[in-house]
Amino acid sequence: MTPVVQAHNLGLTFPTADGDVVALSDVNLTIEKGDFVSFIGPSGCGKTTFLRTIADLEQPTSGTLEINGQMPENARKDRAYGYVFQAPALYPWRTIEKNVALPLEIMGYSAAQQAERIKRTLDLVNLSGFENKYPWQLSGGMQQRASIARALAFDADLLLMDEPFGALDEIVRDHLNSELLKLWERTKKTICFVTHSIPEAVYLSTKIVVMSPRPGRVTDVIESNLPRERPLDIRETPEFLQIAARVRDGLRAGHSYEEMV
Ligand SMILES: Nc1ncnc2c1ncn2[C@@H]1O[C@H](COP(=O)(O)OP(=O)(O)OP(=O)(O)O)[C@@H](O)[C@H]1O
Repeated sequence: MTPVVQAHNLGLTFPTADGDVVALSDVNLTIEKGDFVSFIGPSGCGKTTFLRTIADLEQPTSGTLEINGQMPENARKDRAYGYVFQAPALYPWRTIEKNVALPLEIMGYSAAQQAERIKRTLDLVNLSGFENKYPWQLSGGMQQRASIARALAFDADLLLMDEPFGALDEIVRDHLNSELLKLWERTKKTICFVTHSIPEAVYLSTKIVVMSPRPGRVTDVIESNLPRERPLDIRETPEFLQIAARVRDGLRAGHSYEEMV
């Protein structure tokens, strides 16, 4: 089966006024269909850049990257992915339903198809009944769920999520994490998820990619052996803590003392 994402010696250097910034260096990674992959690492290690490169919003300067066996540009044109940003990025003058409809309008779906997809995706993120509300009438967690609905509306198999719950308090975040796992189980999507949180990465993922900065590179890829069914209290089990310890070791190894002071 063709992997969903295949990076081979991938590099990306940004030329800047102060010299080159190596955002990604020699990244080798394979993501299979149905994987839930978290990217974790300190600020500036290239997590967002990697997601943006998958989305064809940045161009690699070396190596190769294939999405569903295609160049990222072709995958983007095929609408291979939905993208959820750090902040909800909803249009305040559009209702929730009209925000979810936006990509469908752009893609020329009929009114009936739009209505069917809006209903299905709002159901999936538990926002039925909020169709006619404006974003500012919803809590931060609900707004982020609406952004997820928008990214799911056109049924892309790949969901790219850049720290979607980073700005939310811990209780809401816990709730959305378990909702996201259920949604992933139900829809069988492939998810790439950026986070700064070790427990979040371990709780959600089938695979954890540990990255380190200067230059941004992958230092460890951890395959999780936790069961797919994950109640929140799985976070207290020895198996969970063992994976978390390995992530922490990987983060520590990628951090030199000079960078921390
Ligand atoms: N357009 C750009 N031009 C120049 N440098 C850039 C650009 N985009 C990112 N960078 C640099 O590339 C490196 C990687 O950035 P990136 O945003 O991918 O890191 P990150 O791991 O997502 O960080 P954070 O956790 O803070 O979001 C950083 O040093 C950043 O300053």
